[in-house]
Amino acid sequence: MADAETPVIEVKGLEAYYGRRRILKSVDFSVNRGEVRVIMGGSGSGKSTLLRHLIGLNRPAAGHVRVLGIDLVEAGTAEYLALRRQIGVSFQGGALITSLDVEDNVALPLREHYPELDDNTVRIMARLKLEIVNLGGFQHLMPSQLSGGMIKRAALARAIVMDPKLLFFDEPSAGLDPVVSAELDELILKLRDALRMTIVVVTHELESAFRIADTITVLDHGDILISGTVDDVRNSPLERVQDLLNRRPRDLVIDADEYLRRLTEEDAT
Ligand SMILES: Nc1ncnc2c1ncn2[C@@H]1O[C@H](COP(=O)(O)OP(=O)(O)OP(=O)(O)O)[C@@H](O)[C@H]1O
Repeated sequence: MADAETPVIEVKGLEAYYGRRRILKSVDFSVNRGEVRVIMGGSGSGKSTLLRHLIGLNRPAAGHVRVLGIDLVEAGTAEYLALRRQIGVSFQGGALITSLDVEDNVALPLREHYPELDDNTVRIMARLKLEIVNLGGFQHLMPSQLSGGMIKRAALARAIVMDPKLLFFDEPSAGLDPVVSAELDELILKLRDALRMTIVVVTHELESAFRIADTITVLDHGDILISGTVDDVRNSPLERVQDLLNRRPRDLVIDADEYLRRLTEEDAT
C-alpha cells in the first residue's frame, strides 16, 4: 500500500480507445493524499473515460494506472477487490436501486464486501453515513420519493459507507439548483476535512469546481491541457483553457481529418 508521501493516484502514458478511436492520448496524471482534484473539460473530452480507468472499470490500451499503491494493470482479482473496498464511487445520476429504500441502498456495498457483518452493525453503519450527508431520519424513503439533491446525497452515503480512502464523484451538481449544488459542495469539503478523504470530482460546473478544488485538471479532446492549482488554471495563458472558463465553444471548429475519419470508418465489432 502507498505511504503518506506517495501520490494516491499515479497515471503514466495512459491511452484509451473505443474501437479504433483514441480517446485518451498518453495522459500523465497524479493526485496527492487529502486533496480535492476536479477534472474539467468540454463534453466528450474524455473525463468519464479517465474516471473509468482510475476505478479499474476499463483496461488501458497503453500506460499504467497506480491507485493507492496498486498497479491496476498488473493487479490480480484478489488485489483488485481489496483495493475496491478502499474506493468509493458516486456515479452520475445516483444509480440507486429503485426497489430498495435509502438505508438498504446505502448498506449494499457493506453486504456485498462484508457478508459476515450482522444486520444490526450494517444498519448502524449505514445510518451513520446518512447522518453525515444530512439524510438522518430519511432511511426508509424509496428513491422515487427523493429530490434530486437527496438522491445525490444518498448515493454519496453509499459511496462512503465503507470509509474509503479515495472517493470518485461524477458530476455532483448535474441537474441540481444552485442552492442544492452549493450544499453538495460543502459536503464534499466536509468529507475531505473531517474524514481525510482524497476526492476526485468530474464536473462541468465552473462555480462548483472553483469552490471545491484544491487542484484542477483540464482535459481537451483526450489531452491534459493543464493540471494545477485553481489560480494556475484561472491564470493560464492557454487559449483553450480560457475558452472553457469563458464558455466559448470550440467544437464548432471542424477538424477535417476527424470529420473524414468519422465518415469513412467502419463500425468496430
Ligand atoms: N462506450 C463507448 N463506446 C464508444 N465511444 C464512447 C463510449 N463512451 C464514450 N465514448 C466516446 O468517447 C469520447 C469521450 O467520452 P467521455 O464520456 O469520456 O467524455 P466526457 O468528457 O465524460 O463527456 P461528458 O462531459 O459529455 O460526459 C466521446 O466522444 C464519447 O462519444
